[in-house]
Amino acid sequence: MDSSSEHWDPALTRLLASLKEVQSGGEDVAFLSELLQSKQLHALVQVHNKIVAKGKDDKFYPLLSNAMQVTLEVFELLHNVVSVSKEYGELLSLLQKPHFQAILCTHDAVAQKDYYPHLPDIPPELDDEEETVKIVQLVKSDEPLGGAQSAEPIVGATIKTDEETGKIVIARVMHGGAADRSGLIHVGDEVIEVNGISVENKTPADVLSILQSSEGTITFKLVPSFGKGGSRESKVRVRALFNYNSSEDPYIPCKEAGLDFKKGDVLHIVSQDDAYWWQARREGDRVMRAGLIPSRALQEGRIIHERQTDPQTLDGKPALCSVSVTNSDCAPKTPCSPTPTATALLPCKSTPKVKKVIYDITENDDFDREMIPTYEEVARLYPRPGMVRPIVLVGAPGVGRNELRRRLIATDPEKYVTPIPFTSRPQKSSEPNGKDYMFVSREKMEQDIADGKFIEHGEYKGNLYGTSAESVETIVNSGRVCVLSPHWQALKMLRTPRLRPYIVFIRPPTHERLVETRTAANARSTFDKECSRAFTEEEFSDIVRSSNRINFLYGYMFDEEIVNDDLPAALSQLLKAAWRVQSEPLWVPASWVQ
Ligand SMILES: Nc1ncnc2c1ncn2[C@@H]1O[C@H](COP(=O)(O)OP(=O)(O)OP(=O)(O)O)[C@@H](O)[C@H]1O
Repeated sequence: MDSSSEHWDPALTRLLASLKEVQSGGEDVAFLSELLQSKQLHALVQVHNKIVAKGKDDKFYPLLSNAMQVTLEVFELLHNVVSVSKEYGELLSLLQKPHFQAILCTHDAVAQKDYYPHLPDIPPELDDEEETVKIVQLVKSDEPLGGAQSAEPIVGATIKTDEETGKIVIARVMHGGAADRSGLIHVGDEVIEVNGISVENKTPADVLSILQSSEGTITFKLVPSFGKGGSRESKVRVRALFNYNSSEDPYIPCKEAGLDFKKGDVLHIVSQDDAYWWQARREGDRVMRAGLIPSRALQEGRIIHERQTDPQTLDGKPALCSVSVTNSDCAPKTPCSPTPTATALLPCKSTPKVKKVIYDITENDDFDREMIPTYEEVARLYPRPGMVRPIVLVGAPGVGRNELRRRLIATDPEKYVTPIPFTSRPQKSSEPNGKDYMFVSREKMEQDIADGKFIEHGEYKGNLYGTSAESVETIVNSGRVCVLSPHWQALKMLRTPRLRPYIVFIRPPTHERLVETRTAANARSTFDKECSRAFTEEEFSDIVRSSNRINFLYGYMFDEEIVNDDLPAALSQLLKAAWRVQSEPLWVPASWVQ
């Protein structure tokens, strides 16, 4: 080496030094030695080191790793609107420029850390005679490498004893961890030595103690497994429909490798290779290393087992399951609603004789129990100018959905609109058709209901009332924001790829705050036919109870929750949600965007 070799990468220098110790010499060693001293390799290593060093700096953390994919989605949107304005056309041609696309591809490669070396697969036929080994050096870090019984964070991989051979093998490589980033360690690789110490006849715990006592760089001698590794990240995103705390999970193979999440979190599933333990990252998290989460199959099995052994876990409150049809809350609000245009089907417990229930509550409940909330595959839906998703406010009867809907509309009546309900009741001479109601014959309405044209419907005093899907679509297509506050049982009919609703769950505050706020505001009970009195203590309890039940049955559908405690605060959160729906890409069921 010449004098400039002083500034050479220390790892290259060490490699060169150990190469000189190789006695056999020969052409291969001479070639390797020459390669290790070449200026080109040195320059490449320096670039690599710079990227790695910068990568560690939080300031340079990529906001997304799929810029090219986003660009393709933008293409799609622009294609539909290029004729609308010159600017759209200009943007489209800019995005199509090869140089621009090359920059984005490079950006994504760096964001996905695609610059780490990947060893080419070793051809299996070369292995027939002698065993091929690979030497891998990794810097000890705070990432997990553990066996089943112990899990000391070390290099981002877990090890186990192979049941058949009794040898120590790599059990799992955590996506984004040091082992994965090296591209050199794969699942199934057999560990022969760690830091020069043979692991033959050793347990995973023995290996861990070797690792724990080592400082700095760790050298593995491995027999590679074939046909594995090198797979690129999957693009699957799911919304978690349950809370997960790995420290409380007795079955997770490596607790430190677990990824905790809350119901509603969007997770990027980076590997589903293992039938029971997926690897995932929380979307938007800055930590690149993936963590272990229970697979869908595992979680489903757990929930079924839980339900079989403890039926109360169906909703935690068995008393709530027994909603009776005669005591149902399906009569229309119209007579006691402060706004005659309200389509909500409301509780009027005091009017049993007028009820004919169209929603079959019992049947719906049974159906919902079959839903096992694990993960829902989601994709981003980008806002489309002039086509805003309907905002749907659901919640327990009496919680304040209609009050919030009215207040939202009052902020901008030109923009926020609620559909005019249909009814089969006779039109009064003072009522123009299409003002408060759309009047239709009973036959026509029954036929339309049978054809699935209504998103909600009910019968009150022998007349049908309902909201048609078409009236919602008309508002959406007119560029305004459709706001609905339907009965909660309408949710399943509403949550379709056609309507793509943004569902906001209006939750009551604590019982105490519910009584305090409603009493202070002189709130009128919606359980009373005339809405002429205050809520009773029992009604307040009913609101809290049925809210818990709705959340249990339909929680997986909610995009957002608003606690209706202080009314102005709840409205302000609703306005922010409405703004997000109009302006931000949001996660929706993946089937809605295909
Ligand atoms: N945060 C709040 N603080 C005080 N009063 C409230 C609040 N939210 C709603 N109210 C009052 O509670 C009463 C019931 O509200 P609202 O009519 O909106 O209920 P709802 O959820 O639409 O019920 P239903 O589904 O039975 O019609 C109204 O008098 C309303 O003004």
